[in-house]
Amino acid sequence: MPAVLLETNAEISDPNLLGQELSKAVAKGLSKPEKYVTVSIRSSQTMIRAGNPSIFAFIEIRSIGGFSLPVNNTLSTTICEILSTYGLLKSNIDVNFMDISPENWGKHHGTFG
Ligand SMILES: O=C(O)c1cc2cc(O)c(O)cc2[nH]1
Repeated sequence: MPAVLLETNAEISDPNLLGQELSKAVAKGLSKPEKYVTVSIRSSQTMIRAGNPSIFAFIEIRSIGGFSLPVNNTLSTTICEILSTYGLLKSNIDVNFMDISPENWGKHHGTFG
């Protein structure tokens, strides 16, 4: 399932709501069913950026395919928009897109490869 891993030193007022918003946005952005999307949020973490503990968020999206320049641009913009409603500055958010090969995604039956 596409996985969304969010780390931030911000305090998130309603992490479950944020998780649901991210889940929908990533499912739509990747054109994959939301039932395959997992979101993990780590807020109030110790994070240092440019040598300072300024408020920041780092998001990693892992998926078996589905990425492209237009998809990533839209996802990045949408995610920054969502996080800005939780008080994060859009300029203080980084998003990484990790295209995982099927053989590198394990499951009880082995891998998706
Ligand atoms: O990235 C995907 O499309 C993907 C990953 C993944 C993992 C999983 O456990 C599933 O059941 C489906 C699936 N799709």
